[in-house]
Amino acid sequence: METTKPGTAIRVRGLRKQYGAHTAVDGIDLDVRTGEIFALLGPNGAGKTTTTEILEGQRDRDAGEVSVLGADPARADRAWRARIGIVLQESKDFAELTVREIVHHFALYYPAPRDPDDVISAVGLADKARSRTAQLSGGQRRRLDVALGILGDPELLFLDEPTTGFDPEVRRRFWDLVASLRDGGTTILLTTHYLDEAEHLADRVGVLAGGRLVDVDTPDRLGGRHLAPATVRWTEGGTAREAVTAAPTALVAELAVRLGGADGEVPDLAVDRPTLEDTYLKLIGEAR
Ligand SMILES: Nc1ncnc2c1ncn2[C@@H]1O[C@H](COP(=O)(O)OP(=O)(O)OP(=O)(O)O)[C@@H](O)[C@H]1O
Repeated sequence: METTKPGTAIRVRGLRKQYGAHTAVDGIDLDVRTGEIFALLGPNGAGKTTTTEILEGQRDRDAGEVSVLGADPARADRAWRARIGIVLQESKDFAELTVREIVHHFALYYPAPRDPDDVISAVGLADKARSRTAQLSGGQRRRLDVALGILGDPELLFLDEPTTGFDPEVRRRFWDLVASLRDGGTTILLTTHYLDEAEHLADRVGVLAGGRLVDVDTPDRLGGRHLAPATVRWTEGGTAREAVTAAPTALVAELAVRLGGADGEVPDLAVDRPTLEDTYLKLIGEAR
């Protein structure tokens, strides 16, 4: 086995997982670099949860090499577990306890936890610290999950669909929190169905489809997106016009000369490139 390079938080080669006759993970190679936010995208059933659970040491694999923070998660010990943080899809249930009681209690499990009250503030729950969890909204419960995930000051944080049910403002604040964790040196593996979330947060994204990793790249280069032609739209002589071109700047310059009015504006001008969602849908369509 090759050794894990410095700067590699997660290294996976030839990972496979069967559930009976069904192949959920079909030979994945993946490297997540230390200090990056890596988003794993893919349709329902693509194998994201199975893969992350194997990386977290919560599920056995059938084949392949896996190194997470330099150890094999299938054989990792308590000291290794203290170096990772996990935020699962499902909230834990502590209805009778207050936010403060829960966070202070869980801090006892870690050798070098963050200050519990600081963590409560960081996830924006300071004004709910004395509320029982049964009284929290869905988004607030999710933030409590995140608080518990980051409490141990993990080197590597797994976030499984962290912002499901968040309102747009809370989602933005949560993104700021995740970005600040990365800026503080935490490596983050994020699974999400929100393409805008991946685009905003991720340094790199991987697209899983049918248990295979079909592409890995930065959000702006995924699937050759940066090379894709642009669609230029404008109105000419009262008619809507459209052209697909690899050189939109030249076309816009020509339109400006030909059609620009007194103010130099081309009527109804728009230049569109494929969005991350367009590219993602194309990639998973091709993988079928
Ligand atoms: N415990 C299990 N037993 C049998 N099949 C399973 C089990 N867990 C997952 N699967 C199957 O393996 C495949 C991959 O599932 P997985 O949960 O990893 O997908 P996912 O990408 O996380 O999906 P989602 O976006 O819905 O969370 C699916 O076809 C699923 O039905």
